[in-house]
Amino acid sequence: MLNCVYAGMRVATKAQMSGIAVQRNCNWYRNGRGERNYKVTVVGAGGGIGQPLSLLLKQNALIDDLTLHDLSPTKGVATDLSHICTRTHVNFFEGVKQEGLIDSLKDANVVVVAAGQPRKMGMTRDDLVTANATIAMAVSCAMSISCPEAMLAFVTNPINMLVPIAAEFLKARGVYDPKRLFGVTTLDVVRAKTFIAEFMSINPSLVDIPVIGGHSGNTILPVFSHCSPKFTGVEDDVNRLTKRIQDAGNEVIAAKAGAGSATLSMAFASAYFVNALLRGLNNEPNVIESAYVSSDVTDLPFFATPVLLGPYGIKENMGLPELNTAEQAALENMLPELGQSIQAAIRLAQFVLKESNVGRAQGEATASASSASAQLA
Ligand SMILES: NC(=O)c1ccc[n+]([C@@H]2O[C@H](COP(=O)([O-])OP(=O)(O)OC[C@H]3O[C@@H](n4cnc5c(N)ncnc54)[C@H](O)[C@@H]3O)[C@@H](O)[C@H]2O)c1
Ligand SMILES: O=C(O)C[C@H](O)C(=O)O
Repeated sequence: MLNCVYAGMRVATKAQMSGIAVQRNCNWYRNGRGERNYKVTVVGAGGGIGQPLSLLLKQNALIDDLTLHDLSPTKGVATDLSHICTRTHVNFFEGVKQEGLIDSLKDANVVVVAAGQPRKMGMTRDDLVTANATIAMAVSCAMSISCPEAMLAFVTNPINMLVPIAAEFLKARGVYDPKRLFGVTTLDVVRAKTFIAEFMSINPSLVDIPVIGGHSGNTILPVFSHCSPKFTGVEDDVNRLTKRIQDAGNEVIAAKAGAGSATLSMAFASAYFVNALLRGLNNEPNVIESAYVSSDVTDLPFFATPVLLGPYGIKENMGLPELNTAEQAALENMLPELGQSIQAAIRLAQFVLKESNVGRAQGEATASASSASAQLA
């Protein structure tokens, strides 16, 4: 049971990116004999993503403590998972009180946030900021008390805005480390691999492609000129597949017809990304994944590129791959939109921080987070 390896991840290939051999994020369910053990807390563990994500993490041999947190009851999910015969212990916290969140995060190595509202048809991801910003604020406050050195990975939308908001709150709490804060864009990479593999009639696990920018519409830029193996389509195919990758979230929302947005594919993608963080913590070499992070590769303060992961988070930002003319134009086209989202997020965070006691109240994240929520209400 412990040795079962997800079939699609078995095949290891080598790709060259900036001189570093990309080692695939493979064998993620392997037996962890002799490896370190980590605590991972899933915030929003009762949700459409949270439950299957927790199921996948229960099978990760690097995790010995899987802690679930949600506003809604998590006891049932935790009890159910706890019957699975892997050695990972499952703990749970539930309810609206910030103390529960603080306790759930105690000494976590990785915190993955999948809490909050999903989009409905016709909404943009940025439309979710009013509903979901307080979650980023509350988690950042709680982390500053419970696990200031943890890796913090946001699944919750809008990724383009919540990561800058969390950065402002972590700064205000005096615990910001840009190397440990991530927006999870893995689903864009997963989709790119899948659609390209379908087009080229090959196994998706053979495909490598950097996806840069952010996580919404045309801020999602798959860099086809760096696809490995070389993409065999013509320009029209690149344009059509790029559009499909950018609009794939809408494709799922339409297909689910009112029952939410992507959950299962995102659970896969976020479990894969959490495993990459754990492999980095475990000091494995050449763990490289795309993520939306603090960045100086463009003029924007946050941008998704492939990053090399290590025991302290980001070891190295692999930077922008060399772009062809069309990709360069697409990059320039996205920057104003992404920049506006980031600036709006920073303004919102700074407004709430100014009106609340988050920065001043040392050790009082309960009051801080409630006061932040009150400012947004
Ligand atoms: N990054 C990506 O690629 C990606 C992909 C898919 C979905 N998402 C986003 O993930 C988020 C979750 O989506 P979902 O489909 O699982 O939604 P869902 O409604 O099924 O689940 C959300 C869960 O969060 C819980 N929750 C809400 N507020 C909370 C809080 N303050 N603290 C703890 N728990 C809280 C809810 O009780 C619920 O169980 C959405 O914002 C969605 O847009 C991101
Ligand atoms: O589309 C959404 O709102 C959810 C997610 O960001 C996705 O890309 O599927």
